[in-house]
Amino acid sequence: KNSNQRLNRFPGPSLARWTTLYKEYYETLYSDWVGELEKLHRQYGPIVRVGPNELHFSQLDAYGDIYAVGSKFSKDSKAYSPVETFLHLFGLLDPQEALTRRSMIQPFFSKRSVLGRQSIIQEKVDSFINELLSTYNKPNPPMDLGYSLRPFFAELIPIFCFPNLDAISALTSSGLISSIKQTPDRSTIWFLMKNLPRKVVKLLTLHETRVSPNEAKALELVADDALNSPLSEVDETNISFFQTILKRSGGNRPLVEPRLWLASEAMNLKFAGVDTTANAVFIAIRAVLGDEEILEALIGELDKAWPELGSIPLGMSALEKLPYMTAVIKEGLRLSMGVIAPMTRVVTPEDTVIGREPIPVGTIVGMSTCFVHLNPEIFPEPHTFRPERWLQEDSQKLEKYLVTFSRGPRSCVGMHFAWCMMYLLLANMFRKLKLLPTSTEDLRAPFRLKDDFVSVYEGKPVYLNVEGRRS
Ligand code: HEM
Repeated sequence: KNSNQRLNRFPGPSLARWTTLYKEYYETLYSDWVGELEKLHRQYGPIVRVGPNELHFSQLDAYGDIYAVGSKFSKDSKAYSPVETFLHLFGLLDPQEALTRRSMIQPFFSKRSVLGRQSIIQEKVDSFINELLSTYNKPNPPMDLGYSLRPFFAELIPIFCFPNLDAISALTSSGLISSIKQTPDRSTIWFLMKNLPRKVVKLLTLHETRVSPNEAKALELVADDALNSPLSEVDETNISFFQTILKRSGGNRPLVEPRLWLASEAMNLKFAGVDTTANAVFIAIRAVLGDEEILEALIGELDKAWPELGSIPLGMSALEKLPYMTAVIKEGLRLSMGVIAPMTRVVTPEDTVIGREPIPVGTIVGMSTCFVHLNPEIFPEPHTFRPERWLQEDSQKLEKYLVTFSRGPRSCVGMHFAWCMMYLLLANMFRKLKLLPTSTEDLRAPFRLKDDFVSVYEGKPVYLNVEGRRS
């Protein structure tokens, strides 16, 4: 029996047994594959056959089986085909190749490395706060919060990666920063590419230089710099993203064209880090401002820990110890979902057990984060933003169900960096600013998360004026 026939025992819509069009229809036309998956699981149970060769799971133990530490599963070549021809880590399908590549990239985003460079983040946060104070104080028109956060992270990520000022000015003038200000309609591009014949995709996306040529050119210049400077002379505290990678690769550069490869890794950080981090912060701020008790608890804790505004700002190590602040970020991460699409993997190298069922080798398997984060047994009233759920005596046991950064060998390499940016930005915004929403009702209105691979907030926009808070 081939693996498709071996899936006949799993229930699912009959059309999906024969064609991947079933899934593509919901992905492309509605950007709501996850919504359809919810219906399918209600109808068919915890394991649903959603394609000729694909299963989707909804039970908690299955998540741990699919995204397991040490997993040998590869990424699903169809789902990741829009980036498969790119040269960066995220596009690598093979687990062994990814492991080697991650060992070059991870050290730059280790907790120690991020803590050592947090002053770069603080400086950018300070100028953001000043800009908000001078631009959005009353009677000026309010800011659109969702719109303002993305460019903030789009600027901060390259600044953090390239301490060298020339690199930054090259990137700014290349249009990197301004391009992110327009909301891209990524889903259409992503899903169209995914479903075009492979040869056409390869032609279209030979590498990213075709997608954003200006940005690629600027990054290639920065890459040339790193490739031409002797690594022995690099000072560890000022080391750039490219220099770290080159040092860790030990001269063993995986690709024929190292400058394209480096540029590609850098461009991917924008894709990976901007929307995800901005969404988590957006969902957190929106919910805090929509609930007076949460706002008071958060500000109370911050004022106590940071009584004098003139003093040195609280660093990451101090902020991590603030339980309420931490719980607010966790709720932001839980309800923003990070990547909302099921991150599909291929069962390799042999048959395996997922969710207590034997699954044949070659099967595509996945489980959307929503099925963990919105599970009412783990998170009662799952749609409610409730920091208190993380502050109970037995809350420790919830930690393993917060999977916004995913789990296992392909989980997020930027996690510590993301946590640090979220802590510093939220702490400074709530300590230094009075955020004045134009409508509190809008903040409490229900919203939807659209599936553009990463989640996209679809709901009432959040408009705010700001005022300085006194010490
Ligand atoms: C709250 C913010 C973030 C969330 C929720 C998040 C979430 C994720 C998730 C779920 C994955 C796995 C994707 C997949 O398997 O398809 C991932 C991968 C990745 N993330 Fe993040 N991320 C965040 C921020 C960042 C930042 C700030 C960076 C770096 C600047 C970053 C860099 C990466 C990279 C390079 C990968 C690819 C890893 C691999 O393929 O092995 N992320 N992230």
